[in-house]
Amino acid sequence: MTNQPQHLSGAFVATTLTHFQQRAPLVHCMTNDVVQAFTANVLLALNASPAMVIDTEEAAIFSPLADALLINVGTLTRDRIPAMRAAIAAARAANVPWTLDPVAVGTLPLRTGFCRELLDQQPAAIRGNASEILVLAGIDAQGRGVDSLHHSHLAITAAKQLASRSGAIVAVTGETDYVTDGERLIAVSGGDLLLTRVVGTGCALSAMVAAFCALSGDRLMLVATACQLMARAGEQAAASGAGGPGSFQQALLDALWQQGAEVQP
Ligand SMILES: Nc1ncnc2c1ncn2[C@@H]1O[C@H](COP(=O)(O)OP(=O)(O)O)[C@@H](O)[C@H]1O
Ligand SMILES: Cc1ncsc1CCOP(=O)(O)O
Ligand SMILES: [Mg+2]
Repeated sequence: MTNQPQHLSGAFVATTLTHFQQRAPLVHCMTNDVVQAFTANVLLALNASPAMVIDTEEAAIFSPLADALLINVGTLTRDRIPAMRAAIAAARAANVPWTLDPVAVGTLPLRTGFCRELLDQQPAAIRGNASEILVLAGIDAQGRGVDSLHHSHLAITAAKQLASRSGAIVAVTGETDYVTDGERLIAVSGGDLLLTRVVGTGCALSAMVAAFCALSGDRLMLVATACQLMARAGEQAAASGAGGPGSFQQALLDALWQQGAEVQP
């Protein structure tokens, strides 16, 4: 086990993005009510295809047809659980990778119990902020609603434990993102504070993580690539003169689009 985090090369990110845009993954998103349109727009900006299918019967039909599945518990209700379970079961039976975003896991019993249950369902990836990853790893830590109260570097050990236990690639995000398979560790720095002032950047990043899991290759590197692209787009959006969250959100979509401008259809 290496203690020093690795970094992705720019060349790897560029090549992976080209493959991604050629593949144009169809992503089945079962996500929260706050971030639906933003998540879809983020995926579209990268040339992926989002589809928000939430009925239990339809979700079980659709997840095997998709290239990836996202489960985000941000506005979980009791009624939505059977549909998510059905989508995951059907995805697994069809070898479609699924990704968990455990929004605000911790104090709230419904989502906390459900997320813990899902750890046994072989997620391909888990993406959360530091408080969420600490909680999922079984550490007594709480966030503040959907926001983290912890720095990401304090959750590296927890992320590794969670990855080893679940088999998932775990991305714990924050000022620096850390991505691990339980042994290897990649650090992704950069981004911009404005990423935390627009709702849904974490959720949309989880959708990107899900989508990148549709590619073949080293999944640790693929998940880190998703994090790197969001960080880079955040930097470029801020540098483009965005005066605050409103213009930043628009600039972020444009910057994601421009990451792979040369291969856009
Ligand atoms: N202090 C920060 N500086 C720069 N980027 C950040 C900072 N905090 C979070 N980010 C970025 O914001 C995005 C969302 O991450 P995060 O805020 O951790 O998730 P969530 O919205 O689920 O709490 C990620 O791309 C992450 O790298
Ligand atoms: C505000 C809010 N409340 C329930 S889900 C949600 C969105 C959280 O988005 P993110 O985790 O990307 O900040
Ligand atoms: Mg979140």
